[in-house]
Amino acid sequence: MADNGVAARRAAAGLLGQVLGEQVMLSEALGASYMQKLDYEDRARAQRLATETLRSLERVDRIMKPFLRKPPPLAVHNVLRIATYELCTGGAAHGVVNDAVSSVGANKRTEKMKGLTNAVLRKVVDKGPEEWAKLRVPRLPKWLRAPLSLAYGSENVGAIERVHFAGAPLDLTPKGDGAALADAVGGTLTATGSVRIEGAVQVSALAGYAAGDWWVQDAAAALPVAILKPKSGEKIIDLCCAPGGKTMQIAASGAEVTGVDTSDRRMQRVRENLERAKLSADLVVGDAMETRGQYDAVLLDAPCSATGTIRRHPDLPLVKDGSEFGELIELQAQMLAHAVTLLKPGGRLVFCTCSLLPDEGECQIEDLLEAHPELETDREALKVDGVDPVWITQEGGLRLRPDYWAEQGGMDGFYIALLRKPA
Ligand SMILES: C[S@@+](CC[C@H](N)C(=O)[O-])C[C@H]1O[C@@H](n2cnc3c(N)ncnc32)[C@H](O)[C@@H]1O
Repeated sequence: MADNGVAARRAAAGLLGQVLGEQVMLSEALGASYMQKLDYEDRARAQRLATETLRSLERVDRIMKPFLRKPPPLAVHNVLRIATYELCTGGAAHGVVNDAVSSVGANKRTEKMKGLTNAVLRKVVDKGPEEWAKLRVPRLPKWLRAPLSLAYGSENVGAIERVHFAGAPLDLTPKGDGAALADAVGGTLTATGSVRIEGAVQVSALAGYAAGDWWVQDAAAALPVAILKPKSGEKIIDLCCAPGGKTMQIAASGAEVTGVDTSDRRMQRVRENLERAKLSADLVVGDAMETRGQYDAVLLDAPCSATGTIRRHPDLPLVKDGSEFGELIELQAQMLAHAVTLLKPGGRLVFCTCSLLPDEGECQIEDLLEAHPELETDREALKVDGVDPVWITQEGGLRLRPDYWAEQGGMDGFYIALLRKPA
């Protein structure tokens, strides 16, 4: 970071522009050419600044509001937002304000707003840090808060929002011994067998990365395969497999796994991950609905709203408005019905989504059981290490929420069910 962060701050404001102005998810915006031009350190800093500013956006905007007569153009607003976040969370006032003023001055279209930028940020320096701590934890938007409050009660939604605001630790899925990996990387072993690391780390610098001793996967995301319990020699199909965390777990068990995904780009990550971990799987780039054959087990990790991943993707509620979820729910139902046709007699199906919406979890399984009374949910199979039996739902699935393990950093929201076809 040769310039003490000027480039990273400008890039972070650019990322906010894409997320808030163009409704592009941050994970996609990170591929922009201005990000690729940065060195590793600046890229990581820009990503962190944009992520944390978006996580705190409600607070940031509340702090600035009294100092702005009307919202400035988005490019200036975003520079102010990044600077306000930094100033309210311990950033050095002189450097932050100077950088913001010079960023606004560097652009012909905004240079006349240098004075305003300076004036607003001086007030933020005075009042912001004290006000920051008094403000409420940022809330989910109404379109998401309403269905979640209905499902879990508003008190639990408040607990979920607190976990979202705290952010997520890094979880690793060990290929071998979890306790040994926890020692090697300075992490802790979770009750479900993942290794958790607090604080910012460079993933590729962690012990065992090159040797493929682990892969990054939230502790909740590792549970569908723990519940599936693949066995050596079984023939298993992993529908919607990219970027491949679950494919790797199945491959590590010695089962013969076929991974299917429509995205060639995401499938490339599965290939790289398998290669690093020295694991093998048969990979097919194609539509899960076109798959044929008979399998001992099917894993369907269906495309969904991803509302369970907000603590890692705080931009999601700002980019989405729920309007496309109906289509996803319909697709999940079709995929589930198709997945059943791939089961051998006596076969098992694990369905999961990283969603908090019952429409993408509990309701899907209720509908499937109505259409296929021969199928049964297996509650006993859900009771793997670390799973609290109170998380098991009425229809026999597992509901995981971000506020579970809140003191230890939470977990992704997930729904998981295991269905058995009669022999
Ligand atoms: C939730 S992600 C899967 C995560 C993955 N199972 C893992 O553990 O890393 C959903 C995936 O579904 C894929 N997808 C969407 N529609 C699909 C379809 N019709 N057939 C196959 N894959 C599809 C997307 O490309 C995306 O990679």
